[in-house]
Parts: sequence; C-alpha cells; structure tokens
Amino acid sequence: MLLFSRRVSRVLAAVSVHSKFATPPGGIKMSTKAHSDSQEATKKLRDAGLLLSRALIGDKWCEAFDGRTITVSNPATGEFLADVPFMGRKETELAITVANEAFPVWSQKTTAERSKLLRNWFDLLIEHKEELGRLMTLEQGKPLKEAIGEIVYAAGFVELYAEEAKRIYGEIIPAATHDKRLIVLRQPVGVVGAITPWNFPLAMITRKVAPALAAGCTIIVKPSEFTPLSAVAAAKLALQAGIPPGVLNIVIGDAPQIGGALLESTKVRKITFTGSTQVGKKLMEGSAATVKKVSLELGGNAPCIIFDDANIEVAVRGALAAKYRNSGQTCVCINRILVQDGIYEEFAKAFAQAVSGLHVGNGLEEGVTQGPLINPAAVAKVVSHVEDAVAKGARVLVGGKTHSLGRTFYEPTVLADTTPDMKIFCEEVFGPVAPLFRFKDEKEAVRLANDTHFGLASYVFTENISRAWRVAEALEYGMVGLNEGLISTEVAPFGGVKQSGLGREGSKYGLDEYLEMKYVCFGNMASS
Ligand SMILES: NC(=O)c1ccc[n+]([C@@H]2O[C@H](COP(=O)([O-])OP(=O)(O)OC[C@H]3O[C@@H](n4cnc5c(N)ncnc54)[C@H](O)[C@@H]3O)[C@@H](O)[C@H]2O)c1
Ligand SMILES: O=CCCC(=O)O
Repeated sequence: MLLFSRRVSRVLAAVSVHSKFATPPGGIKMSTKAHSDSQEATKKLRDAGLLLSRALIGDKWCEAFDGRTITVSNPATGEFLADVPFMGRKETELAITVANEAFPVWSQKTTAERSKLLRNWFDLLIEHKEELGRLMTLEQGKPLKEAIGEIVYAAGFVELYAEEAKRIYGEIIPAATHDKRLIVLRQPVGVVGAITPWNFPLAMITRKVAPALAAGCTIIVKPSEFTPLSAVAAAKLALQAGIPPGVLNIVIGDAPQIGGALLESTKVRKITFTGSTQVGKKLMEGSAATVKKVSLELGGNAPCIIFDDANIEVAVRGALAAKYRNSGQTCVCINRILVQDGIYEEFAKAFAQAVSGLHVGNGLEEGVTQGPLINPAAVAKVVSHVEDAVAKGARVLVGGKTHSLGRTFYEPTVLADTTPDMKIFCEEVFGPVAPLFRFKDEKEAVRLANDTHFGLASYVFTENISRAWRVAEALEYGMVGLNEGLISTEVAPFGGVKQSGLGREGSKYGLDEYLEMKYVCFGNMASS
C-alpha cells in the first residue's frame, strides 16, 4: 500500500535510517561503578526497544538531512544518554507534507475507529509505564515515582480523549423561518504543529496529541531538545498501537527553524505551544501571517495565600506539594507564599521543618524526593533570585545555596521576610525556593496575588467558606486550589489568563481547541 505520494515516499526512503519499530544503534557511555542504577535502567530500556535516538516522519525513523546531532544527557549525572538528530526547516517541511497527506485518511475515519486506536495507545503506555518512567528520570531528572506518575497522567489524556472522540457532537439551531434548517458541524482544524517543554516530557505532549488525534487532526510535535527521548518512545508505541504513519510525527532540533517552518506553512492550521511566555509571544506573532488558530500554555507566577484561619497542617502539606513538585520546575508550582500576619511565624516554622525533610539526589535512588534542575543555567537563575532576595533583606530559614551534589542540584530553600521589590516576587523562579511574604488583610492578599502579568495557577488556604468563595472569584487566574496543592488532572480544564496563555487543555474543553465549527443552512425546506 502506498502510504504517501510517490515524491514523499522517495524522500522518506532517502532520509530514513531505520524502518518501523527498529531500535537504532547508539552507544550509552556510562561509568559502571558510580552509576550502576542509570546503567541498569538504560539497559532495560534498550532491551524493551524504548531507547530510540531518531525522529519520526511518517513511518520512518530519520536522521537530520545533514547528519547533525545534539546530545541528550542525564541532568543528575551529566552522563551521555543519546545523540538525537538536530533537524531544521527542511525536515519540518517534509513532516508537514507527510502530515498533510495523512490528514484526509485520518479525518475520514469514524470517531469509533480513532477512539479504538487511542485506547490501544493508552494501554501500551500503561503497560510500559515503568520503563517510560525510568527513561523520563534519566533525561529529565524527576524522581522515579514522580516520573511514573507523569506517565500515568500522560496516558490519562489519551484515555480521556479516546472517550471524548465519541462525543464530537454537532447541533441543530431552531430557525426563525419555516423554510430553513440550521446545523452546526464540528470538524478537525487540519494539520497541527505542537511545541513542548522539558519539564513534563510526556504529559505536555499527550495533552495536545490525544485531543488533536481524537478530533481527526494530524500533528507534528517538536519536543524540547533536552528531553526528546520520552516523546520518541511514546511515538513508537503509538505506531505499535495502530495509529497510521504520518498522523503523529516527531521532529527534533533547531527550535527557531522548526518553529519557523511550522509558522510559515499554510498547510499547518494550528499552533499549540507549552513553554515560556517569551517564546509563546513570538509564536503568536508568527501565526498572524497565516492566521492560524493558536493555543498557548505559558509561564506562571503562582501565589499561595495562607490566611490566619487556615488549618496549618493542611496548608503546610498543600504548599509543600505545590512548591517542590518536580523540584519547583512546574508551571503551576507556587512562586510566592503570602502569609497573614497572625499565623506568619507559626507557618514559617512548620513549613521550614517540613522542607528540611526533603531528600535531594539522583531520581533513580530510593527515597529521593528532589531531583536535579534541568541544567546549570536553571541553577544560575535560582542563585540569582536568592542572592537578590537576601541582598534586599530576606532571611534564609532552610537551604539557600547550591547542593553539595554539585552542578545541577540546589538545596530546597525557604526565605522569610521577602518583599514585593524582590525579583522573586515578579519572575518565575522555576526552582526549589519558597519565599514567604507577609500581608495584613484579605484585600491586601488579593491585591498582592493579582499584582503580576501572569495568571495560571493560584492557591488559597482558609477554613472560612465565604472567604474561600470570595477570594477564588477575585483571583485573576485560570485555576484556583482551595486547601489543595495538587490540582492537575486530565479531566479538568488546565490553562491561564493574562500572559499565562490562551485556551484550555484537558477535559472536554481541550477538544474544542482542535475543532472548527461549520454552520450549514438548509434552505427551501418549506416547499414539498
Ligand atoms: N502553562 C503550562 O501549561 C506550562 C507547562 C509547562 C511549562 N510551562 C512553562 O514553560 C517554561 C519552561 O519550559 P522551557 O524552558 O522548555 O520553555 P521554552 O519556551 O524555552 O521552550 C519550550 C519549547 O519551545 C521551543 N522553542 C524555544 N525557542 C523557540 C522558537 N524561537 N521557536 C519555536 N520554538 C522555540 C523549545 O525548544 C521547547 O521545545 C516555564 O516558563 C513554564 O512555566 C508552562
Ligand atoms: O508544568 C506544567 C504542567 C504540569 C501539570 O499539568 O500539572
């Protein structure tokens, strides 16, 4: 069977180096003594065929046209994991052509057929959650338990949209005259370009790919150059699940070039992006020339308000989870803890004690709760925020310096007496630092919380139900956790307001982002 046009098949044959399901070679150079955990993990991954170091275009595992590669390494140890292709504009253009050729076939499948294939993919992701979790810990650093949790969360989007695919309903609108019938159809947007970050190497991908595929779209994904291995492994399982070649393509490499090709193409009808606000703005601007549909999940500056009437134990537990998840490298991580005067010292003491119990190390080690940051640049940003705060009068209650493990590790830190003139009040620290700001009353708390260009997640701890309701309404954020630090779930709408983004992911609303409405007016209906 000819999958793609003759011209595309010829090009794919020329650039591919491995056929479907083949495991590309690629040496894993790891020291045998000091890193036996990592070595064993990579061996298991290789045996399972899930350590792939190529991009996927159509049914071909491809290198860059010019053979260039980029190295993926373990942030905990600096060890080499794989050399992956460093692709650019030309490879992306090929992926767009392939996705465009796959679109008519995929979009014409019944929703039941698409649902079944997504369900198969979900089953395979769950079946391989342990190996995929290990792969994620190796390339991203998060503790293994958290990584496996992310695989389950990522698979949850696939399961959800396998179900939602069956509910892509149209509508009949009552007409104002007898001779007309008004109908709304919902159809796939077309070819989608998706660009994703390194902090959630799989969930940020399935949160886009699953609704896109459920809607009938085909997609080209550009994962972060720091964490492409989880994306490629999941794509292999998608092919194995029976999702046709060309429906899901992965290109890895030069971000501005790949982004540029996606933006300029008139075949790409939608750009969906998760990452920094700075890059999101560029993509929004670049989408204007071809008027693409755009979804943006961007940075945050989450406040966590703790009122005098909060249950301290609940607040400490919630703030700990929301701050130190993924070592503080989560877009919904708390950036600022605002504590009311009356409870400030008591909370600070209890929180600092809880934070000092966190265990920093290589995410593959048993009992580690805090892995490394993604790279030394991320550590440098944390250092600059802490230095700025301390220079302006902050007190270090716990941590406050790079960890003795070195390179990418920073101590879980709590700062007291922080004030709004400090960098950490305005900018996402994206690391394990919790600054405690002081406020007097509810009005001041809401004012401080909203005093930012961002509006992704926010948290409130209070036992007063009227206050909880009032403050949740007053917060200019897309999401509010009330007496809860872990709010993410595939069944709820995830997204921000202000400069934190556009659109929602997850839940039934996430599907709308990949659908266009078409209004059909039937005329001449009154005559027989
Ligand atoms: N709102 C959310 O759901 C959400 C989720 C995760 C992360 N984030 C945000 O992401 C940021 C951290 O991730 P990051 O450092 O990977 O962000 P980033 O913006 O640097 O990179 C994200 C992706 O964009 C690509 N990219 C960079 N420059 C580009 C360009 N010019 N054109 C096209 N693509 C380009 C990168 O290669 C990567 O794949 C934080 O700000 C975090 O809050 C937001
Ligand atoms: O980093 C942002 C996404 C993480 C989540 O979905 O909770």
